[in-house]
Amino acid sequence: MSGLTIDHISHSYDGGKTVLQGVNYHVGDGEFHCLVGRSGCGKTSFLKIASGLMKAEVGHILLDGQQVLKPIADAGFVFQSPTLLEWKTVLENVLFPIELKRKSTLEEQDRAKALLELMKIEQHTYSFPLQLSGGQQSRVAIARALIKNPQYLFLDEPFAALDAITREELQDDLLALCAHHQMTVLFITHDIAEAIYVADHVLVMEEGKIVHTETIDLPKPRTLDTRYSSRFNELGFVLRQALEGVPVK
Ligand SMILES: Nc1ncnc2c1ncn2[C@@H]1O[C@H](COP(=O)(O)OP(=O)(O)OP(=O)(O)O)[C@@H](O)[C@H]1O
Repeated sequence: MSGLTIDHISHSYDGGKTVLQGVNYHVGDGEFHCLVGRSGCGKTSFLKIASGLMKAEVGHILLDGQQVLKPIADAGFVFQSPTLLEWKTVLENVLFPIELKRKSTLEEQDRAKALLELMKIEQHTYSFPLQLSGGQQSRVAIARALIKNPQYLFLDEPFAALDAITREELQDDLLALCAHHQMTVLFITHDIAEAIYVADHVLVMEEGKIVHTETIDLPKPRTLDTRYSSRFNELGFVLRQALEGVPVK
């Protein structure tokens, strides 16, 4: 089967409490999936295991039917903290995943500049991270995650520290990029509205189990009207109930 398959995953850290319990899930090629859940329910553990960054105690991850035994090579990662290197320029930060192994080519440097343009941060190409706002740093972190043109993108609360308007702008720009690159995305957030706005599918996790999945049938591209539509509110209500453990009809 193509795509990413999470097959009967269970996990505990150092023999402690079970943080993931028999999780099965499938992320199809080119789809955008969002994982929501309360703090500590196991979201980051799920993402680390699904991406091959961490090995599960029980179960397997399959990529196009092949077992994943190490971090997925064809993947980009974005975490809550942009973790840029302060002593490198924005351009050098974006090229860093390549420069770790070898010198970047002129073509790759042009690609980095094009990504900075797509992320609307090209005016800061030669700035240093500390000269940027939090939102601008997040834009650079996304460009860096995409420099190797990955098929998979894993994001763990990438916009959690940003104000509401900046966050919404970044959601739009991320969606445009994902559509442009046909990426398969797993995105973690605490924010139900964010999940509904960006995702094709939302999964709700509670105490290490997926307790609800919802297909987001909102038209694309998503716009400001989407955020104020009645369907958006209905989906928000359903997911809120699922998060609170109320049986969803
Ligand atoms: N490296 C670790 N060693 C031991 N326990 C851990 C480790 N990482 C996470 N845990 C525990 O596993 C559980 C799930 O943590 P995880 O970070 O996956 O949750 P989360 O839903 O992403 O939380 P948050 O929303 O607060 O980031 C928590 O009880 C946490 O304390």
